[in-house]
Amino acid sequence: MIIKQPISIIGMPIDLGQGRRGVDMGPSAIRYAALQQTICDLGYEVEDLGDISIPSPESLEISDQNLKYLHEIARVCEELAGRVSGVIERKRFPLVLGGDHSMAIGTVAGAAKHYQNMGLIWYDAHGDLNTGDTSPSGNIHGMSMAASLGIGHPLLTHLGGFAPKVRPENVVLVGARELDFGEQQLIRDLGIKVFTMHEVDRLGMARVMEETIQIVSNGTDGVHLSLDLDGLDPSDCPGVGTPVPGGITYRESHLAMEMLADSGILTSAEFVEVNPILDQSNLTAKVAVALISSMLGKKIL
Ligand SMILES: NC(=[NH2+])NCCC[C@H](N)C(=O)O
Ligand SMILES: [Mn+2]
Ligand SMILES: [Mn+2]
Repeated sequence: MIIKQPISIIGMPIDLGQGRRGVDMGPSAIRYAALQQTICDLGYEVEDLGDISIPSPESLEISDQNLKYLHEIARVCEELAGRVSGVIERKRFPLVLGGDHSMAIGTVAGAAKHYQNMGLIWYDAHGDLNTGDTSPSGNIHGMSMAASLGIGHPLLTHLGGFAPKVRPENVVLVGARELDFGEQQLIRDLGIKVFTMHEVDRLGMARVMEETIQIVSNGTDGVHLSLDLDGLDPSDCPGVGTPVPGGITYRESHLAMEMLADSGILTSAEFVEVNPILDQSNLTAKVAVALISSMLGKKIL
């Protein structure tokens, strides 16, 4: 079974959640890698709703070094949440392109409005489980999963007027290999299921995804995929702002997306952290499009 709904693409060209310029061009790069035609060729009806408008960092001042661009990020994520929610109301599948991972606060908020018990797959080298108090950088892209769990600054946790968006038992982190001290603590305290690279190596991606699908679909009424391209190895995806060696391979990632397609559980997805300025010949955006195809049911044979 694959997703049968028509698809709505939304671009979120945000770079306020981290310190390296260029990730605001991620949505363009993914579109340039023939996203819409590729989805269309798979037999889907697809529309592109364009981009959310984001102020550039040059026009802004950082008022809190522990939560950089907090107010601006909350405002644009609120707008994204509304857009995502509107797509779901129209019985379509939201496919959001980023943009740094702070945007997930908006995407998850918009989707969670429709699902009381939403499952969440966080495919990432990082946990994004920091708060303003634990973050080593003050970058909000490292706080978006925590915010979705209701942990952190109220402007982020209560985006859309409710919190939390997801419960710890319905969340799985896949591909982790760089977790800050505070994040490790939080994972233990909340009992969040994490398949680090150790488990990916030891169990294999097939087993990791079988268990992931089981956990996020158990008792839930929707499942969101938040895929940070830095979850993949930097040799496959060099165009990311916070690369970490020893990542998930291109092949393993296709398998993961194919298994998600077969499961039919996904109700929304986002592909984030594509930074064309750091990329080689748009490789990372092309990988994003290839993975989106597999997620939407593309098969080799
Ligand atoms: N979405 C990401 N790429 N996050 C990277 C976060 C890096 C680090 N843990 C931080 O909080 O700053
Ligand atoms: Mn990451
Ligand atoms: Mn991330």
